[in-house]
Amino acid sequence: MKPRYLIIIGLVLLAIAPQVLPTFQVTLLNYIGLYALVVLGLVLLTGVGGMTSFGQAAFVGLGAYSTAYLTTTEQLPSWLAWSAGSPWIGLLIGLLLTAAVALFLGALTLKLSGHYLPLGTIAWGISLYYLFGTMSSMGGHTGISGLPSLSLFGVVLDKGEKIYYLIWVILLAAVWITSNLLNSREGRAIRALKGGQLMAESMGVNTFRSKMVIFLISALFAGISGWLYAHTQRFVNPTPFGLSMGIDYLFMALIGGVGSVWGALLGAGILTMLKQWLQDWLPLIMGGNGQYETIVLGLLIVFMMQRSPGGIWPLLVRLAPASWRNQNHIKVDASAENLPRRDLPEKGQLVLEARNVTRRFGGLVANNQMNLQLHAGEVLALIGPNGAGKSTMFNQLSAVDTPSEGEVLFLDQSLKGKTSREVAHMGMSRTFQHVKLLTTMTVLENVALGTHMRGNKGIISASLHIEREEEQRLLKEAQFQLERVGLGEHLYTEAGSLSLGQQRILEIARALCADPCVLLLDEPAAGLRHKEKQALAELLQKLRQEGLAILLVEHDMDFVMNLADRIVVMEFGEKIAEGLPEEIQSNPAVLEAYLGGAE
Ligand SMILES: Nc1ncnc2c1ncn2[C@@H]1O[C@H](COP(=O)(O)OP(=O)(O)OP(=O)(O)O)[C@@H](O)[C@H]1O
Repeated sequence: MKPRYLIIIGLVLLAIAPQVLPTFQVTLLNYIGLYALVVLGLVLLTGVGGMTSFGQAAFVGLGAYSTAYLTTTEQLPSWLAWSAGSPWIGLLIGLLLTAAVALFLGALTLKLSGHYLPLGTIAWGISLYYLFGTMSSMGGHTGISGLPSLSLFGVVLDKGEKIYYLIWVILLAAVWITSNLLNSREGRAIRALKGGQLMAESMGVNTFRSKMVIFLISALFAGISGWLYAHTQRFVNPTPFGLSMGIDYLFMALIGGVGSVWGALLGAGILTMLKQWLQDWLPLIMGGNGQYETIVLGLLIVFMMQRSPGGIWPLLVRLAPASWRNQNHIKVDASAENLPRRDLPEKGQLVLEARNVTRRFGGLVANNQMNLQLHAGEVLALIGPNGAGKSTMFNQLSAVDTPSEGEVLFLDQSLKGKTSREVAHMGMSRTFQHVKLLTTMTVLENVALGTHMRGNKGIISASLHIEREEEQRLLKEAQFQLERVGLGEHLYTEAGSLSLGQQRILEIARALCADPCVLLLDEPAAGLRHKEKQALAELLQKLRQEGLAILLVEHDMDFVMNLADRIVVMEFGEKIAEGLPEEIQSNPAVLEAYLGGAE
């Protein structure tokens, strides 16, 4: 059976559920749907983006309280009088308010790293919870009652069996939107946030913007859930929007599988049902009215985190036939148009220059008055013994770091104050000494991240799946570069399962996808077998022929001597020699540095 049929069976079951299940079970399904919508946002934010939030319940509260107030107050502000307390206007205003608060809180907290971000989310979760309870116009801790039922196309959704359909249609639409988004250019940038931010920035991704986007989407999902909740219950008070509910949402995400959209539904379903069963059965078994379910649930969650930290969804996926797992592999359309290419500077033109670059780390001078020049159509190698200062120089040239003195000029522009993202946009691309890949993504997706700057379709077209034409062009470019470097057979392999040498080659394909005029390679031959090195040398020669300027830091002398046009040698942070390979090979200062004086 194909997964498509499984989805159809699931949809049919969902459609008939309210007709065949008792009201109580339908109410449970409604709660599962409402919770799953919030958890879906957490999958995006925490599972994919790597940002843990305990504060999602507060956004649910914003959505719920906005509509509760607007649909029940007798003193609507005059500019809103026309809305006559419509719940749909309540939704709109609630979402606008949620978006405004999310943007404000995001701007304040998303730059925080490590444990400061989760702590920040706890702080705002608590603040908003007490705000709801303190404002007398919001009914204080008693809350607001008497909310109207929603009506849609003349049907009043005043029963659980009726609002059920609205809740699940909205949830499934949110799942569709989220899946579309994740399988797009913007989605690749979002998926790079967890562990690959430095790499993503050097591929031209604005990582702060990507963080803001998922923070906003997750807050809006929570806000919609709050709106639905308010009109399902027709009553709101602060209790369901406190920190403890925020923690429950996180548990749902962790149980279901925080890294996958379907994990959100699974987690919300399992935790809600389990809580219900435990509440029903434990008092009968244990006697008395203690909150046994909380204790047992806590223990179960600890046990589960031990046995399956990725949640239950990945376990189910592992049980599924291999052919199902490959269903998501987007095929590359060979007829897609090629992306336009940048005009390369004329061969021989100076493209990158370090002028008297000095970099100090406290008392240590890692680069001292370094000068070097790189021209279009040239391979320049930067060599030197361990600790000579090559990587530091590489970082100054790629704008990852800023010189203490001196400056770097790229295409006649000073890189002072520029970020690695801006430099990437100007036409510089790079690889990393310690490979930086998104190991669970396919080789094709990893390399397609390099094309990020060459597309411009945004979040909305990605969410609605209407950017396919551009996406195909980007993927075609990624496939072309992969075939060019000899990895064409591995398009759909998980990047983490490639050998180290292949991973380095993958990084070169990714860098080439950015259509650079300058390529900086940090130890590209490390870990490569003899044949792979030969193939890499041939590729770099071809690129040089095309007019690219290539700077490489490399320890493999045979590789460097056979490939480089010129070589700069460093020792103790300073340039000790510069020249043609044959000059460098017989330079006494170089021999002294490498062999300690032996000749
Ligand atoms: N962020 C930093 N803070 C303090 N010292 C640093 C920093 N980065 C590099 N150094 C020091 O600067 C010197 C040059 O280091 P660098 O990594 O640039 O050398 P390298 O030539 O790339 O060495 P290798 O070939 O081993 O990678 C070393 O002494 C190193 O300890």
